[in-house]
Amino acid sequence: MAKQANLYSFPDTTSLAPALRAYVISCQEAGIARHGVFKVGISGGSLPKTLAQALLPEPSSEADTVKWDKWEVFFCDERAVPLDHEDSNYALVKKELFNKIPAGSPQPTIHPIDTGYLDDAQELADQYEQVLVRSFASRDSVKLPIFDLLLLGSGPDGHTCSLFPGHELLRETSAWVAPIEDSPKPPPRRVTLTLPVVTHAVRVAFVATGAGKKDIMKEIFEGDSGLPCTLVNMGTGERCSWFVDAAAVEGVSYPRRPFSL
Ligand SMILES: O=C1O[C@H](COP(=O)(O)O)[C@@H](O)[C@H](O)[C@H]1O
Repeated sequence: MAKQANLYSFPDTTSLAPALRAYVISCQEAGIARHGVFKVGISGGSLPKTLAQALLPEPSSEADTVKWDKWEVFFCDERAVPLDHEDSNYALVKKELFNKIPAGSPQPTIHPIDTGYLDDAQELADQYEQVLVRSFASRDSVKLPIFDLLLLGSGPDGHTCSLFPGHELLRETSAWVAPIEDSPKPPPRRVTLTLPVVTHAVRVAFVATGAGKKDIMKEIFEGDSGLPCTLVNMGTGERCSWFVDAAAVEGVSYPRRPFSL
């Protein structure tokens, strides 16, 4: 039987953060061993705050070090807004995480969208796909980019990236980055990594915290819901790990794993 997604549950975000850090660092080391850099996709929403809690503390050892200068950061999805707009995922991740890396420390390479194309979501998506093409080699030589890690969130409706339940984008098989003009969650115009790209990553980690996620977590883990998060679970199996707090999975009957690398 195919191996299933790992569900790691912690009493709260304070205890979740060190495990998430250890996991991200192990993906970082695997990426550096594979190709000299760590290619990671980051989401918006509630994730960046928890990520900052995990990654910003001083390292306790060499093996515990976040090697920011090896990080090539992409966005799992982005809203078609200027980079300093309150809806921008770039602005959010910058405010919560990157601005807090001490000045003088090694800094990551960050790949935001090209805001010259905000009026045309298709063009915005095509331009961002070209950013991936340049980083992951040409589309002719690689069918799909292989991220070392994608860090995802789950909306209370089961969406992830800007892949929404029942949306036609879930059937996209060819594009790496796709436009969406009718996102049910504002703002409506966005770009997103497509499902084949998400499920092709070496590792995928969801972070979901708080009681507001409880109902959708039941649907994602207990049924054959067809929700975007469930499709990622099915497409990645044991390459997928969920880092959740107890409130988010209260009453969810799915085996928890003790966290280990
Ligand atoms: O709109 C978005 O929502 C999801 C989930 O956000 P959360 O606040 O419920 O964790 C997020 O992962 C995505 O990047 C964002 O654009």
